[in-house]
Amino acid sequence: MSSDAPLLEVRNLKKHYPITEGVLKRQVGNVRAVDGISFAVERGETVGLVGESGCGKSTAATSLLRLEEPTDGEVLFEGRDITEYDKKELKRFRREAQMIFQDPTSSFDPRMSVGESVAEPLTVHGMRDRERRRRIVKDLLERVGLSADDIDRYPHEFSGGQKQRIGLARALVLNPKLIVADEPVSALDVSIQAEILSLMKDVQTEFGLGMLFISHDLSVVREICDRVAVMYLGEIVEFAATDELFENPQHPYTRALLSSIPQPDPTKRGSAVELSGDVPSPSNPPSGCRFHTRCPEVIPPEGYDFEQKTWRSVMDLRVRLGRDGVNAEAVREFVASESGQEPESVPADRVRAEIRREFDIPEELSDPRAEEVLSTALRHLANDEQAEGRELLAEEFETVCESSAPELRRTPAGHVASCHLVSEAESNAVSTPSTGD
Ligand SMILES: Nc1ncnc2c1ncn2[C@@H]1O[C@H](COP(=O)(O)OP(=O)(O)OP(=O)(O)O)[C@@H](O)[C@H]1O
Repeated sequence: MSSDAPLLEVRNLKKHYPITEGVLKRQVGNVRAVDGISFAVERGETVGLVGESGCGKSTAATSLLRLEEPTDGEVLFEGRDITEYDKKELKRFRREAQMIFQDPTSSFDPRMSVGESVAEPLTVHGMRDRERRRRIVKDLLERVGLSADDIDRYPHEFSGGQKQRIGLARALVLNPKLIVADEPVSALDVSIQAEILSLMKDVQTEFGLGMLFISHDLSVVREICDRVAVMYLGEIVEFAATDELFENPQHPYTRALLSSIPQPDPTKRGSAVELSGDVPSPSNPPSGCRFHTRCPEVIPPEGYDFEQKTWRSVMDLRVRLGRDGVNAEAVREFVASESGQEPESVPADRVRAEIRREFDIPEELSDPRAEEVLSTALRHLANDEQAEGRELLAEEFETVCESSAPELRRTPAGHVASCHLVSEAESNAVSTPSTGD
C-alpha cells in the first residue's frame, strides 16, 4: 500500500452486460453500460459523477465497489487493485468503502429498529458486545442530527430526510474511508435536500472521508463536490474542479446540462440548450464522439458552409435515417390529410417540403452546393429510396464527430474534456484523466 496513492483510483473501468437471445441464451451483443472510465478520489475529497439517466453512473458505482464484477479495468484502493483482493481483503474493503442509496425507505428492514439497522454492519463484522454497539449507534445518531433516544424507534416513524440521516449513520458506523453516495438526495424535497447535503459535507470533513457523489442534478453536485466528472453513454467526457466546470465548461454536453439548471436570478437566465432526441442505447453507441447524434455544436462537414443550427437539423435527419428511417408514405398521407387530398395526388415536392419542415430545415440552404446534395437526397427519400438518400448524405455530409472518437485532452482551460472542438484548440492528449484538474 502506498500512502501517496489516491484513496481510490479507477483506471479504464468497463462493465458490459451480455444481451442474450433464445432458450440457449446465445449472446448477441453487449450493453456497454460503463465503457472505459478513469478518475481518482483523494482522501477528504468529494468527486461528483453526473450525467443523464442511463449514462452508467450507478453501474460505475457498483462495479468499482465490486458489488458486481467489472468486465475490465483496474480499481485501486489505497494503491492496491481491488479486483485482485482475496476474501479477507474484500471483507476489509467492504468495511472501508460504504454505499448510500437513493431511496432511504427501501434501504431499511421495516421490522428492525433504527438501532438494529445501524448496528447491523457492526454485528456482521464481529462486534459482539451489545452495549458497545448501542453506545456507538447513539453517538452516531446524534452526529447526524437525530436523538440518541431514536435508537429504539422504527423506520416508518421517520420522514424521508430523517431516514437518509439514519442511512448516513449506518454508512459511517464502520468508520469507512470512502463513501459512494448514489443520488442520496434525489428522492427528497428540495428544502430537505439542502439540509442533508450540508450534513454530508460536515460529516465528510469531520471524518476525513473520500466521497464519490453520484447525481443527475448539477446544482446538487455544485453544493458538495470538489471536482466533477461528467458522464455520457458510459464514458467520462469532462473532468474538472467544480468551479472551473461551472464557469468554463469545455464540452458541449456539459454546457447543455448546465444550461438546463433552473436559474432563480432572471438577469442571469440564459436560454436552455435543447438536446435533440434521447440518450442512444449503450448496446449500440454512436460511432466517433458518442454525443454527436445530439450535440448542438456538432462540427459541420468540410467543404460546405452551414449555419450551426441548420447543420444540427440536417444531422437530426441523418440520425433518423440511420435509426428508424423516414417513412415517405406516412409523410404523404399526413400531407394529404392536412390538405384534404388523396395521398396519390400529393406531389413529391410537398413530401420533400414536409420532411424539411419536420426537421426544421430551411426551404433552401444558403450554400448552393449543400442545397444540391440535400435536395437530391430528399428526392430519394420522397421516392422511397431510403438507402440512396441515407448514403448520399452520409458520404457528402460526413462530420469528424462521427468518424473519429475524440480523446480526453487537457483543454486551454486546464482541465480535461473529450471533444473535437477542444482538441482543435490544443493537441495535448492526456493518457489518464485521473488527476482531473
Ligand atoms: N443488469 C443489467 N443488465 C443489462 N443492462 C443494464 C443492467 N444494469 C444497467 N443496465 C443498463 O446500463 C445502462 C446504464 O445504467 P445505469 O443504471 O448505470 O445508469 P445511471 O446513469 O445510473 O441511470 P439512473 O440514474 O437512471 O440509474 C442503462 O442503459 C441500463 O439500462
